[in-house]
Amino acid sequence: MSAATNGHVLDVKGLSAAYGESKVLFDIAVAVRDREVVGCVGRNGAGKSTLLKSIAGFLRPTAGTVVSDGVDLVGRTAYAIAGMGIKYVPQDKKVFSDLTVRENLELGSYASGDYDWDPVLVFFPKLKVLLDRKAGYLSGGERQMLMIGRAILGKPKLLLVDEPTEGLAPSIVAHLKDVFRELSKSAALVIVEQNLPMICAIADKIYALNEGRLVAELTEREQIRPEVCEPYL
Ligand SMILES: Nc1ncnc2c1ncn2[C@@H]1O[C@H](COP(=O)(O)OP(=O)(O)OP(=O)(O)O)[C@@H](O)[C@H]1O
Repeated sequence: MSAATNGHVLDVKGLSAAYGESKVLFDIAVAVRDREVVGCVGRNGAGKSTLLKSIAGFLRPTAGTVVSDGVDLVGRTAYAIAGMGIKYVPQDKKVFSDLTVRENLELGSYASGDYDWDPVLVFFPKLKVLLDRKAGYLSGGERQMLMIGRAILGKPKLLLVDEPTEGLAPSIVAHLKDVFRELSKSAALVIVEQNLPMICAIADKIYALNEGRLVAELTEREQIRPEVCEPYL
């Protein structure tokens, strides 16, 4: 392990971000180790999605560094960052409705070059049955499977997932929880999540944001509990 990486697949320091004149994130520090599951919680508008967008290259930070394996990602395109194995699953579950599930999945692999169908179809056997269906016909749960499947097809080292369980049935939430646990054997995950029982069951660490600032970092097992996180929502 080199001194430059510090064992961190992601090391965010002094990160600030804004939409035009409107400042949204202030001096954020986040560290994620290889194969660690990191939760991010906070009220609506706290800046959680903005944090993921700033890491993934969809919004250029106004200050700070976002280092992955010794490389600063600030200023790199979202496409280049995806190509480095950092995959972002946005909250909006947007798919290409007129393309098939297979075509949607293949689009996710373009930035990576190298891809592996096996984990996708093992984690989401339902997608196998749906491969030739147009993505516009999928249910909310199936869309989320497609979004995550698309991200893991390219064998990521870090997955950034924004509110994956929002609006989904409990059985699908339970399935996603198992998938994230299994995925963490080969990749690190940062998951923005309001479902506290779900995120506390799988996270090694939880960050809480409030009004664009980091207000808590929970690292001990006994702290990573819904009742401890609840005040941050
Ligand atoms: N594209 C945008 N342009 C301007 N302001 C934005 C934009 N996106 C988000 N914001 C504002 O930035 C702040 C943080 O939003 P963000 O979506 O990051 O919060 P969040 O914690 O993810 O909230 P939620 O849980 O509601 O998704 C909010 O005040 C929001 O209104």
